[in-house]
Amino acid sequence: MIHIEKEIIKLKDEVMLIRRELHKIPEIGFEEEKTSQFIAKKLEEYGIKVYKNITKTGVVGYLKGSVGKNTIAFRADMDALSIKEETNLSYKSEHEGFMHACGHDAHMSVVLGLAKYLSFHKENVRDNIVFLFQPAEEGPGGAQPMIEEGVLEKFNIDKIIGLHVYPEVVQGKIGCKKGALMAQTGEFDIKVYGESSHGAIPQKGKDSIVIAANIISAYQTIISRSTNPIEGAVLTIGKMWAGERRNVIAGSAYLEGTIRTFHEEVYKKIKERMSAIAKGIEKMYDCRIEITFRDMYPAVVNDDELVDVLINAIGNENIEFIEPQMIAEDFSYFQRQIPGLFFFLGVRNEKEGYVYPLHHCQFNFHEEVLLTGIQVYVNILRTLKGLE
Ligand SMILES: CC(=O)N[C@@H](CCC[C@H](N)C(=O)O)C(=O)O
Repeated sequence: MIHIEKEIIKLKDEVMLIRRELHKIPEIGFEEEKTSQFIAKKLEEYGIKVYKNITKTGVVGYLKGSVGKNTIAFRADMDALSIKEETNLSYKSEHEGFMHACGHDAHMSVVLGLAKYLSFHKENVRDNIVFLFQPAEEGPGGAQPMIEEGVLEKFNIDKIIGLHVYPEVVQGKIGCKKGALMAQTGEFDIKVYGESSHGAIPQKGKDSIVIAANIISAYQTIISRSTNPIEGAVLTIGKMWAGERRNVIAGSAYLEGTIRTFHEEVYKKIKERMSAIAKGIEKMYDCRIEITFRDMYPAVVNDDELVDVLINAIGNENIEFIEPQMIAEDFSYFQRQIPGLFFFLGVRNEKEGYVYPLHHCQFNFHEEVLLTGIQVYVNILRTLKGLE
């Protein structure tokens, strides 16, 4: 068990309240206006210097350390998902159709809790601390534009640390590993151009629904038969829509999906196979299929020394050394520039029913985990000698 110190336990009500306020106002990437204002107000309340409108809705809080030689950033993502919340929580989303189903409300609350804690212990803070609130993690990605805008240079950041609540790891434990922790990701959109007709006269049309169904089935063989099973990959079509009426042959169909891998060659192979299969299906059905690929985030790769810092900070017994996960994170862009540590804050709690996966419309967690998150950050800072 990670020991939570009294000073952090005292933050419980405040951090819980913050989390609930944020949970009520989920906003999607680069539209985090209310979220951004809320964060800035809190940081100001804690006496921390605030920089607003960084990469549109991003916010940075800056606390100068007494030594000030090193600068450590703690990053929280701010955006929510276009998912309709199906919980009965009293602090349920007030933005119909949007939900903090990926726990970014937790990530922001932990970093704000840390800010409050450090504001009480200013005289003990040796390193400069950056509280980095990043928009649009779920897409199109806020980390890369923040880097391009010069956030790392402006605040002289030399290490970056982030976490993600994770129901695959049990509550009270931290999931982490050296090297690759999370996958490389890419998105794709597929448009099928068939031809509409009366539902009773199919021979006059080209049924886009049948064509889309063929694409979906044929794609199932890409991972199972064209990639090395040891290397691991995922191809998911998560959204499709087509057709207007039950008695009309659908003139077009649209599919959207995601690719996950850990190796660039596997990623390329999957895209090649997708294009080749689509070409074959075009011929088969005498139709047109358009695929747009968007390469998204590189893999999250942890700095080995920072993982050792985490181990020293909380002890081996509190860490679940997990396999690389197929979820993705644009935290990886920061790690390409400076040493970075990313870890999972376990939230799985069968007894209390916190079992839903990320992105589920009933996803939730026990708010005690927020204190664990703050404590882990504080321990890391102490281990790094950034805090006395
Ligand atoms: C932690 C998490 O769930 N991250 C997302 C990131 C999505 C990036 C982008 N929209 C994509 O799908 O490539 C995830 O889906 O893993």
